[in-house]
Amino acid sequence: MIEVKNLSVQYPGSEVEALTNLNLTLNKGDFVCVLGKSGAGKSTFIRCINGLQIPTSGEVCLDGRVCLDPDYVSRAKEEKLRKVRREMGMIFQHFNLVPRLSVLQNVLTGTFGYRSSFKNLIGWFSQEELALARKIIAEVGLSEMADRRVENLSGGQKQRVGIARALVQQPRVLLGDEPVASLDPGTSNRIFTLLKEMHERLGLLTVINVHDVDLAKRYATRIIALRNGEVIFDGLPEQFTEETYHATYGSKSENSFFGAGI
Ligand SMILES: Nc1ncnc2c1ncn2[C@@H]1O[C@H](COP(=O)(O)OP(=O)(O)OP(=O)(O)O)[C@@H](O)[C@H]1O
Repeated sequence: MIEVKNLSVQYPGSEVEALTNLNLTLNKGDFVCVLGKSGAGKSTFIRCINGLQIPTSGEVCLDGRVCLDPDYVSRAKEEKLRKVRREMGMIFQHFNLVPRLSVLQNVLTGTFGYRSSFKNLIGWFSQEELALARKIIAEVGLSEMADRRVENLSGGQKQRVGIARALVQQPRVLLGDEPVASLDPGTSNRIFTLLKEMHERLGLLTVINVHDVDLAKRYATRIIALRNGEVIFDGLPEQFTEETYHATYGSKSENSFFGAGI
């Protein structure tokens, strides 16, 4: 579904590469957690998948149809990039919601990629769009709160709005850049349970950056670990051992999940 070929990124002014020669195939049905120390390249990797970051060399191909490579932006019209992005729902650490708008209004912004700029400007939505948004709000457990302003919600509820906004796009790929980093452990688990449920129900490819190895081992079907911009592990959660942890983070794990059979 997504082919990452010889992908490298070097930011302007930086002497080292943020990503070095990544080669990966990401398949429909994979629930991938990307692990790595701060600065390992996790966000850069996610941003390359949805075209927010254009590689210095190499490419990211979606179904072999569209390949994001260093020349893509100059070759493609902005419209083409919009088409790629709307197949990819994205959720963020800090939710990226509009605080004074309601849950429903925030979720509806997820449909913007499909609509004319004029309709977006005047904020007109069809009955179908409203019905879809309300259905997804119910699926993430917020039907009672659809008309409440987002600024009055808890962090976990805000992330549910973020997930609903991504899903209303009807994406094939769901991307998450540290989506639970601002949430407590119980809420993080509930958000991952919801993500996994949606992933399975909708038959998505899901790729999520996470700092919490325990969550990755519990929920991922595949773990990719980056170190200094290179893939140092790509395998099943149970294959991510204490040694791999050490190679990824450069220190011993203080947690007990390796012995707990998770
Ligand atoms: N816009 C930028 N300009 C210059 N360098 C950048 C930029 N964004 C990231 N970097 C550098 O690229 C490398 C990878 O950063 P990236 O944000 O992808 O890592 P990360 O694993 O997501 O880190 P974190 O867990 O802290 O979010 C780091 O060395 C970082 O300093």
